[in-house]
Amino acid sequence: MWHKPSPVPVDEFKKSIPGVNAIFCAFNDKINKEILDAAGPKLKVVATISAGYDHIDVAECKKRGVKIGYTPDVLTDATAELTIALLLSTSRRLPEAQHEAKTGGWVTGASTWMTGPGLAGSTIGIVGFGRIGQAVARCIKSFNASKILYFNRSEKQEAKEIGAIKVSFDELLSESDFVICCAPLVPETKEMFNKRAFEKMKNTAIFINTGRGGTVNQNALIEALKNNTIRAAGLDVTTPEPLPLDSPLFKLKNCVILPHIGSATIETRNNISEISAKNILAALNGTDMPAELKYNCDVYGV
Ligand SMILES: O=C(O)[C@H](O)CO
Repeated sequence: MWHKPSPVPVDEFKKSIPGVNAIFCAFNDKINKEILDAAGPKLKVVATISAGYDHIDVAECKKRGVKIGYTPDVLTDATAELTIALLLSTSRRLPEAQHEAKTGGWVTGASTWMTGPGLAGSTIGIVGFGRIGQAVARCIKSFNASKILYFNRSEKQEAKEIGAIKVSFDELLSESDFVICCAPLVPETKEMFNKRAFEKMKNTAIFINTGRGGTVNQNALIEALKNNTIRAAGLDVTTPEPLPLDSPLFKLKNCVILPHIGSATIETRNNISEISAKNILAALNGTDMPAELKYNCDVYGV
């Protein structure tokens, strides 16, 4: 057991796992060859309390016959909820406004003070249209957005019922007022939000990321925010995590940063812990795991 709130240091991790049958981990624990070697041949299952699995060397697990349990579905609503919270916090500048209210900067009578763009009538682009992206789109409909665009490797049947339109990545970037990334980190999505992508966006666009920090070239984002290439960004995920306190992102007023709390509702965190425990028990007992990662899964469907 690791009892501290910070991630377990690799050396501690390696010392504590030789001979284990199962590893119960989170998205910040790297399960790579080094860790799998340290665990040894008795390891049967790795269970992560996350929908994302970019921290797990899936190919290496497959080679060793180690099963992988994860927790899609149960965290969809919580992560969609947080995405909307971050979207509104960034567009309506809530942290900035609260700071002003608490520090004597409260302005009355200036009609443009602390204004930001509204969602009603806007075009929203969602990159990564798996469960979470779709849940975000369903929430956004109630804000009367005029158009919802999505970019995903495969066409999603659910898009018809939601009223979302599949477009190319470039089209999404240039047409959207809000660009929301819900994509997992896979080779195709690595740093897809680079200098070129930010330059394609409207200079009034707001970028939100609740997928993975690695989908963004962070230096390009910092430049885009500094130079007003885009208006603002809201991030629940960064590179690295935790983001160092001296990161230029923390100095920017037009950037809202959360400490990767997408799935952090009390109910969801309880559910994902329980599912992970059940994933482990099932794998060890040779029965069907409640949520086993199939090695040939649709990487955009997280
Ligand atoms: O992958 C996940 O489960 C999410 O990033 C949690 O917030």
